[in-house]
Amino acid sequence: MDSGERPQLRRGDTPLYAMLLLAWILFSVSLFVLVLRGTWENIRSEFQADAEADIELLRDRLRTNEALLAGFAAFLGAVESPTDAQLADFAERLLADNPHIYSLEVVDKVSAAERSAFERKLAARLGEPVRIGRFDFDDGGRRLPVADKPVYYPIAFMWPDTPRARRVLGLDVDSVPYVRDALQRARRSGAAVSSPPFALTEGALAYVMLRRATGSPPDDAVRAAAAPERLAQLIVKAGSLRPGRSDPRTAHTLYAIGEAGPLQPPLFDMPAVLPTSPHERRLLPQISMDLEDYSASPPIRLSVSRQMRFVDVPVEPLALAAFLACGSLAVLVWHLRRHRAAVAREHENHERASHSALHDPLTGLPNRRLLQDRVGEAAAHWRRSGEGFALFFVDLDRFKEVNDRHGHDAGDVVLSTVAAHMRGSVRETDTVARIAGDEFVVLLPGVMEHAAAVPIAAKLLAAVAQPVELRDGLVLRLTASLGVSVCPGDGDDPEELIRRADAAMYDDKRAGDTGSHGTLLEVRAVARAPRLRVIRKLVRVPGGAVVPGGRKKVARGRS
Ligand SMILES: Nc1nc2c(ncn2[C@@H]2O[C@H](COP(=O)(O)OP(=O)(O)OP(=O)(O)O)[C@@H](O)[C@H]2O)c(=O)[nH]1
Repeated sequence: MDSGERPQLRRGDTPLYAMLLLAWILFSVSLFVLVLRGTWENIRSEFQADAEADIELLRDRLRTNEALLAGFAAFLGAVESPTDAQLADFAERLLADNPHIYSLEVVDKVSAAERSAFERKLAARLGEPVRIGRFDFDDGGRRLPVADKPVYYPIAFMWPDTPRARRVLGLDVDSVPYVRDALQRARRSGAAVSSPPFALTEGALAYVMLRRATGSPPDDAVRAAAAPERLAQLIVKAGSLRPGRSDPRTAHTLYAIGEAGPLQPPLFDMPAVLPTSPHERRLLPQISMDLEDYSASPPIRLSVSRQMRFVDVPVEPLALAAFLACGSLAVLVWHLRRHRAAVAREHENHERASHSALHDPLTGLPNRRLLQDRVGEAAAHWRRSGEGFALFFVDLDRFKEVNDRHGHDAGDVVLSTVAAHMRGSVRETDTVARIAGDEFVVLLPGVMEHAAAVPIAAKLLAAVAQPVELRDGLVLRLTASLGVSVCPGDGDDPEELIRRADAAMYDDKRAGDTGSHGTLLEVRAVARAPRLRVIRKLVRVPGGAVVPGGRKKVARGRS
């Protein structure tokens, strides 16, 4: 790999990078979750504390109402037949201090036998005829006669004493559907009992609180029917329970939990004062909580909810989390780049080491080891496919003289130049190897006959004979000795084939030494036109046979 090349993502790295990316995503998500959860917990605990304070306040108010009712019942029980004036005085004081109480009433048990006397007494007080009756709730509260019963529970006293309020005097509480159950429970229990909420004639919501003023009725049914009973009754405005000062972001709904459960109209329903946008409702969560209290009358359920708003989102901690996430990503990327560069360097060193183990450092050509591999592969290919190959063993003639005359450096230049010329004279797919000092072997796949090898040998010799320019315009021309072996003609063992080509080359060299060729040509190439000299070259093959080669044209300068 080129050292300037950008390191590439390797397949083996992918799981590591995927794991690191996953780890980073987990880290970042956990960071954001941590920040959001912390904020959420803060808001939630603040919200819960507010809601608990609200229900505590409600409990206090309910207890206050119970205490007022208990005081009223105690007054009724303590004062034997209080006069209307005494009752009015007590009631007026109580209402003056507690404006959330709509009215204060006394309910008496009246048997069928006592009914006329009760109605007469009431008529005398009001100055008009009065009958124990009930309201027609389907017709605007018109007064209707009540069916004959053994016992009635009419309202005997009511305060404030307004003309509208007087209409309820003589109303049989036991005939009012939403109070009947509370009346009966109050008679039995002796504790404060509340009715479900109902709408007052003015429209406001209220509920009734009842408490027995007399002792508990005897168990015996006959004696119980005869025993006198009186109940204190308060009508409480439901709106009085609304928390006066509450978080404007929070919605409150209060239900009275009756015997039949909380499915009653809410005592109040206070939406949040601060509005929220549709986006906030869609994107952000809502906290809600139901708090129940059974300790007072009526038992209540307070439902509180708060829609989170964009202003609740913790900008600073989130920005810090984003900074940490981005910072960790930057560190990760930096570290990965360094890792990739180190891996690339290691890969490059490895490539370089394996290249130099198999290549000649001077010429860059494959060395003997790589040649042996390639010849082995070519032999295997021949066995598989039947396609043979030729080996050309080339040894420069009298190369030692180059070193001796011009120095070792010049010898190196000659070797690398001749190597380049030979390399350029054959195909890319052919192998040109330097196996020793001035010995080269060329492997040509597909050449299976000596006759076919001859023109190639001529081409190689021509390449060797190309002028090599040294310093100061000194030009050398070299000849070489060449031997050929072919597979399968000369066998298919790589070592044997190389050895045979070597032997053929040696024969050629010896023939050259007898003087027929192999001259080191040295010229000065100063302003001289080259002239062609034709060298007839014979190619030696194993066994000493001589095959006529092509005519090799060698450019030669004039001396
Ligand atoms: N400059 C240089 N010379 C080398 C290198 N390797 C081997 N030689 C020299 O090449 C010469 C080869 O000498 P010989 O094997 O006698 O070959 P020759 O002089 O061509 O003789 P013949 O082959 O018989 O023609 C020796 O002098 C080696 O020192 C090298 O890498 N660089």
